[in-house]
Amino acid sequence: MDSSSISSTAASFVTLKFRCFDPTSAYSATPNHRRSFVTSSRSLTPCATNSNGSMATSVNSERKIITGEAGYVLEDVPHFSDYISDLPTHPNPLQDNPSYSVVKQHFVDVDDSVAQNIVVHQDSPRGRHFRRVGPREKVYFESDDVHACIVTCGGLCPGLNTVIREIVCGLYYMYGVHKVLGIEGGYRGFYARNTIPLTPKIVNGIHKRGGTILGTSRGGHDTSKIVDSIQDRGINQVYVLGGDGTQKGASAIFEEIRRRGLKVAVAGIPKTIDNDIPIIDKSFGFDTAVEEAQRAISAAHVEAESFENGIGVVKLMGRYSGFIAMYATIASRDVDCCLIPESPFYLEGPGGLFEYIEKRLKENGHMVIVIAEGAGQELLSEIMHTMDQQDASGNKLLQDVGLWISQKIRDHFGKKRKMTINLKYIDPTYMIRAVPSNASDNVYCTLLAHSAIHGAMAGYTGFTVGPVNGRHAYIPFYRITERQNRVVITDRMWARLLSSTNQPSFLDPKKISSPSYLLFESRRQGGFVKYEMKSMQNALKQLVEKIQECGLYFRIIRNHYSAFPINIAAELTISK
Ligand SMILES: Nc1ncnc2c1ncn2[C@@H]1O[C@H](COP(=O)(O)OP(=O)(O)OP(=O)(O)O)[C@@H](O)[C@H]1O
Ligand SMILES: O=P(O)(O)OC[C@H]1O[C@](O)(CO)[C@@H](O)[C@@H]1O
Ligand SMILES: [Mg+2]
Repeated sequence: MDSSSISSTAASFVTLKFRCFDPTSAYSATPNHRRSFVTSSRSLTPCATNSNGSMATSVNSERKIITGEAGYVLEDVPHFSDYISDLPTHPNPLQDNPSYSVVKQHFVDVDDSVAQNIVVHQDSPRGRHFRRVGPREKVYFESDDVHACIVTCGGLCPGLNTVIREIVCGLYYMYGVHKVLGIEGGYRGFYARNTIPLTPKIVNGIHKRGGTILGTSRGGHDTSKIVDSIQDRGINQVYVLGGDGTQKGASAIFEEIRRRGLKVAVAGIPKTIDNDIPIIDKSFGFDTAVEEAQRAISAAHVEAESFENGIGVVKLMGRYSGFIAMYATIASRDVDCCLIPESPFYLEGPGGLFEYIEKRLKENGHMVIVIAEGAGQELLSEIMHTMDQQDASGNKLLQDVGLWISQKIRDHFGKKRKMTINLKYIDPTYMIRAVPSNASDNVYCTLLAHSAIHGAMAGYTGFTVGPVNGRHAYIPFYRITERQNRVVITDRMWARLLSSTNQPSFLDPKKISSPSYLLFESRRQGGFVKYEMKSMQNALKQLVEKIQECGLYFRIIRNHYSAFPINIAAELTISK
């Protein structure tokens, strides 16, 4: 259940204020769409809305929502023209670029958008869309005036250097931009470190290396110092590579830039091997990480099958999202059990992990367990009574679940069951994210970089780029930062994994006996949308909070969730 989508939808339909929008071309509102724009404390140039008047448009100070017929919703990204009036535009130099002269349609249609939901029923509303990426006919910068910078923040990820390379080369070769600065050491580099001039020559072979040539860091995000530095250096395009924390930081930078009325584009490129960024199909480096994880799993398998009752335990990254573990397991087929943060498990008793291990060892003589670093943390903290520790960005520091579970297994079989086991624990976590990106990630990184460049040149700002159902789109920051992408254990992919490993579901037998979902509907434009609620109690609590916060109308139409407490059910009905 995407509870956050509900809150944002609610927040989007608050105040109504319109003005005409024509950022990149001689474009005018079509009869089917009415444009609505960011309202800010700055004065807006008033102009006419379309005469048709058949569509409703809603907007609040944060979001640009455009609605059309049959429930069409475009969640647009900010543009310079939202807060700076009378900016000159220039013809896009790409049209004179010999390499791109083969392209039949030089520029993407400004009305093109990418649908978030592509599986639809015959009569379902057209739903949410994002602006399609690509070069626009008019640009808001002359090549010589562009002064771009690139910064990388958060943990490492395969492909960072490729994106850096492609931003530098893309700006240079597509738009004739020669001034690109690398900011060293993450956000704090804006005000505390040196910068590196980046040219195609300097970045030429960097995609063959892991890591980031710019260095990275956690913490140190000081919005006003960063924007001061951007202003002082005369930077007018900021490319920010990083995960959810970084995108939040980029959003704060954008807001401050807009508040100061600066013509500076802020473009985010999502980075995380955890694949925990929502909306986009997957993040760059994820494929490479999954591929690299195969090597560790294979080693664990070789070790395990060579010894009596051999057990290979492999820990993979994934703080809150177990995608690497899940995909690596499905790809490998050597894994007997995969444990991820989204799927709680227990050790002792019927249906528990120890019982399953014993069964597998009896059947097969060996087994491989893959565990994501964020799995079972609730078990560890209960036992270890650990203090909450955080990294410099405020992310919770996790206990080493791989070591913990290995010890637990040794103790159980050695001391309690008096069984000889040979357990080998492999922790390849940093090896997996420090490698250079593979071929497919390299191509993906190139597309991301180019999409970001086209957007910034066209005057868009405050956006993240990424593929949505295979087509790249400009996504507003708030969509990327409001929730994390997590494995849905009631989806078919997790079922595929369970059927490949044959591991138990670790669900409490009492809860398995009845279906665990709640079906309800929310009133949105163009009709009712059904959401299937399949997650557990804390997700429901959050949902209730969001609903109350937004004052949305909700009606439960069916409650199949046996463990669903009555008082929450009551709150849900009250909230209308
Ligand atoms: N809410 C926030 N507002 C502003 N800046 C933030 C916020 N959260 C994180 N940042 C900044 O973003 C940078 C990176 O954040 P973080 O360390 O959480 O990594 P991340 O981008 O989420 O990547 P990873 O996938 O490695 O976790 C840090 O410099 C941090 O200070
Ligand atoms: O040890 P570091 O550099 O803080 O990074 C570890 C974290 O980074 C991530 O790889 C995300 O980038 C997480 O999976 C992991 O918990
Ligand atoms: Mg993060």
